[in-house]
Amino acid sequence: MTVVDIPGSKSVTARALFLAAAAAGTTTLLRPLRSDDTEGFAEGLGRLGYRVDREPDAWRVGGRPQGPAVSEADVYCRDGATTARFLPTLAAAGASGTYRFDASPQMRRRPLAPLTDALRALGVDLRHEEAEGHHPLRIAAAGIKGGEVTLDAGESSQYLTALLMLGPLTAEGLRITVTDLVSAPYVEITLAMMRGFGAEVTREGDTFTVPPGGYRATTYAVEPDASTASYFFAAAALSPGREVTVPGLGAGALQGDLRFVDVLERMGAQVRVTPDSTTVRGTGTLNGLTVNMRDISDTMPTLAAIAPYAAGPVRIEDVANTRVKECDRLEACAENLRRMGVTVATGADWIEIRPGTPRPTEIATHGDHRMAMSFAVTSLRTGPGVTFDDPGCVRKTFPAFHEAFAALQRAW
Ligand SMILES: O=C(O)C1=C[C@@H](OP(=O)(O)O)[C@@H](O)[C@H](O)C1
Ligand SMILES: C=C(OP(=O)(O)O)C(=O)O
Repeated sequence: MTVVDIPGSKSVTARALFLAAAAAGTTTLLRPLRSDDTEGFAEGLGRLGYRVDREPDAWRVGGRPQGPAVSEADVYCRDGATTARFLPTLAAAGASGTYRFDASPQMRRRPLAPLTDALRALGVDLRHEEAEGHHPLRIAAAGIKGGEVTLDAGESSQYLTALLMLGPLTAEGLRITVTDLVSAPYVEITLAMMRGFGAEVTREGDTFTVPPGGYRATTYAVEPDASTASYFFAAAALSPGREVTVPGLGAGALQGDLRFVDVLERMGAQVRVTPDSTTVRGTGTLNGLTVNMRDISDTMPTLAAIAPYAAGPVRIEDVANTRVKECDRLEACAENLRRMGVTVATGADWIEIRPGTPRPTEIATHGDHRMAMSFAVTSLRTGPGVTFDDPGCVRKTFPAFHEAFAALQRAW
């Protein structure tokens, strides 16, 4: 049995930082993710005047229910969409102040119009400085009364998460009606964590009601990142007789991406989920399948990268929004698989990969951590020669990924 320690969840760390900053009192985050995305989030909070003390395994956040401690700030959100979408929302709830947000070229290309339109509909003075619906943007905060808002979260659930977390910070609360929603399990993470910080949300069909009342500081243990774990689970599924156990991710895990192991099980891997761990064992059988990954699309590249080794075609459906992530992931997966000599077809929201024998190549990461981590898994079976044009892009969520993946291979 090979035990792999996976760093903390990006999604949980980002939400915990938001909720802690908005709460009354000081929150301690245990085992937060230390990576470019979450350090960028913490740094952004610092710019807004929140106190964040970072020790390796515990971050302490001084909450400010009244909002940012400074009246002006320039915040750089790097590549992180959680930072770029959640932090302006937090700042907008402040009592008064002018805040400017910008992001990397990659994040500037990614959309946020449904969220900024909703904030404007709630009365927030928000201006996009260059392209409408994209960073950079400027917010003049003056508190938010609250009320009803309609949201299309068919492109990103992060818009809904941002508004849900905003709800308790408004004077009268929010009623959010959602017309479409992708990545739904991420909203469950949000609701569970809001409860952990003392706020309640009720849901009736497509309408979420969030009363005012703020948040309470707490001590919050961050679970390991399930999307990161997918590379190690996929590695086991690809390797007959090999096994990977991830402690800290079990039956009660918050993250929907842990459901990736169900896909591996359908393909023929052995999966064991206990209350506090998950184990995947390669059996030598890897069947093709058709799978809808709308709920867990961060693991689409992981599946695409092992798909050529399946006995039949692998068709992944309903993943249109992977085209607006760090790169156009449907095309980037297809491009890299084709470079390896694999036959692939894509449509607006699907990809189909034929069985093949990938040959080593240089992977075009497009600055996307998931391209690098996914095709590292393919390299287990190609033989030496898989390289990456930008291996360091893994810093977004797992700076030590390459070392950890090499350690797994040595342990086997
Ligand atoms: O809320 C979150 O923490 C996330 C939601 C998902 O995004 P979308 O809702 O944009 O698909 C996911 O892909 C991203 O990595 C993290
Ligand atoms: C899409 C991702 O990140 P984000 O949207 O949080 O930038 C990801 O980590 O795969």
